Amino acid sequence: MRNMKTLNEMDALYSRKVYNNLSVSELVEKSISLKESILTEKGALHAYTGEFTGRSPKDKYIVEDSVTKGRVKWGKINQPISEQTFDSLYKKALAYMSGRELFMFEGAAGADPNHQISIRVINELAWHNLFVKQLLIQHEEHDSGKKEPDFSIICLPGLKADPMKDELHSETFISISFERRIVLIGGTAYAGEMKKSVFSVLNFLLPFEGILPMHCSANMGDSPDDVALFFGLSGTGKTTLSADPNRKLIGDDEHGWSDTGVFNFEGGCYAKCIGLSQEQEPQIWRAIKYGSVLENVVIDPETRLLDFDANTYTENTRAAYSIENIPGAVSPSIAGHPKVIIFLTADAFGVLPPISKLKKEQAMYHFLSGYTSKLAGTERGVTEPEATFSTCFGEPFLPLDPNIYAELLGKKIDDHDVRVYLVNTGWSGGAYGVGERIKLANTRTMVRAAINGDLEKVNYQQDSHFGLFIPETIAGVPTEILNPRQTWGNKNAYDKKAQELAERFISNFERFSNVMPEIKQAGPKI
Ligand SMILES: Nc1ncnc2c1ncn2[C@@H]1O[C@H](COP(=O)(O)OP(=O)(O)O)[C@@H](O)[C@H]1O
Ligand SMILES: C=C(OP(=O)(O)O)C(=O)O
Ligand SMILES: [Mn+2]
Repeated sequence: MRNMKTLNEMDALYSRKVYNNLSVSELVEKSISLKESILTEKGALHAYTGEFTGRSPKDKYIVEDSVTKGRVKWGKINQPISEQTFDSLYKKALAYMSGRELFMFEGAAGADPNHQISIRVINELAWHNLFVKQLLIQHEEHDSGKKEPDFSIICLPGLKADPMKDELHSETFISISFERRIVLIGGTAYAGEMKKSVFSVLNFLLPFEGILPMHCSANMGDSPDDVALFFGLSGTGKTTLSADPNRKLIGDDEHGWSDTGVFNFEGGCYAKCIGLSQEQEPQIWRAIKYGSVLENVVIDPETRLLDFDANTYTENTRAAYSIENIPGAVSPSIAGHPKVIIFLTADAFGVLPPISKLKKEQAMYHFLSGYTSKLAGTERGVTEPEATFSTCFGEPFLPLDPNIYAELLGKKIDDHDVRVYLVNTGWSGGAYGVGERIKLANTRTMVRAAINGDLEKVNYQQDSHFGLFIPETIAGVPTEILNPRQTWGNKNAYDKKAQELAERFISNFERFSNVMPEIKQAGPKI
């Protein structure tokens, strides 16, 4: 499928006012002179996105065509649109682009040259183009115009659909055509839509090449075989926990796992900024500098001082920067097979242990379940933590049947003898609103103990609700926080809440009727 052709109509763009692969400085200057953005005290560029400050999953579509028919798992996440609808949007996009100043990035996704796809992004906004330049992989040599890219993304926030005529839910659209190899984005300026579109595209293409695409961050120790992966839905800590001064960052959000090891899909990071402090997240703090892009962070327009604590526009304030801004990051971002996998879950019920070890079947059960909370801001309409089951910890980005990803993971865990842990970065001592979020410093210590093998040397207790194996002690972490039942003042209230969550797990798992009984039995009991 790799070599299917994109539309030649793209060629027409060269004759228009298209700036191709501008430098960071040129994009910064352009964006400021177009009054899209301003420069901040930290040297980073700053933009507001207007109404859309998070992803809009209800406005995401995949074209039902000869490539996707029988392959995509259609439903609420992967909503089909017809080829005609896409064509009409595409024509609108061409008309909208004609005569406009546009910014084009030609680069790639996938750090492993054997599994890389070339990507062209066409932007209406210069700051979006800078975002893409930092987030994706830049080609060493520009060969624009010589060949068609494997995939094109056209992002036109100012272009709105006509919901009635175009048969869409709203004026906003993120629509992918795998046959034409184009993603069309309109009606939203949230930059995250572009990077997550690339991710969705790779999630469709790569399993056909035997590669497991994963919604995870990755880092490694001194040896390329000392790799750890952190799976998690938005806001659970992928970016924060993978940025560890003692380890080398491979990537913060999207990776592939091939027969030779893991590789980053991207060339940059997209960190949440809410509550950001130099003390808690020193690497991210220092990564925000000239060339980085800040999105919806509150700024004083005169002094250009930033207020990372303010959520005036959204909880989902962001910083985009090149991975090179993180000291010691692996470049190109390729490494060996993982030794440790961590599933991050932000438990708003406050009943899951802050860390537990999973047996293979439990790992499969929890990967398929993908229990976590949607945290405020990243998706439109979510204003406080909301319990959810997001299969493979990344359901919004998975076009194929989740069993395809799960089977690939299961095989790889077996082949490489990977240790798997479940880490609750959410609440403890009570549900959201009553208990407290587990302290980042404690989570970091627990994660390090899991990765460096310390947790291989301690005793475990199995909890009665979820069957999870809880370490009895971890050096540097208060023992009383390890078992969540101890952190709740009212033990009956804990048992009731845990039971409620166990029931949610069981009823959610009914959708996986075909999995092996050992996996089904590895879940919570009631
Ligand atoms: N115990 C914890 N573990 C991880 N992150 C935490 C914790 N407590 C609070 N946080 C905050 O939660 C957010 C996690 O976001 P991030 O790392 O960007 O998630 P992701 O990359 O998975 O979307 C950060 O703002 C971080 O400061
Ligand atoms: C960019 C996003 O991902 P994450 O929060 O996982 O970084 C997103 O979900 O919009
Ligand atoms: Mn992230």
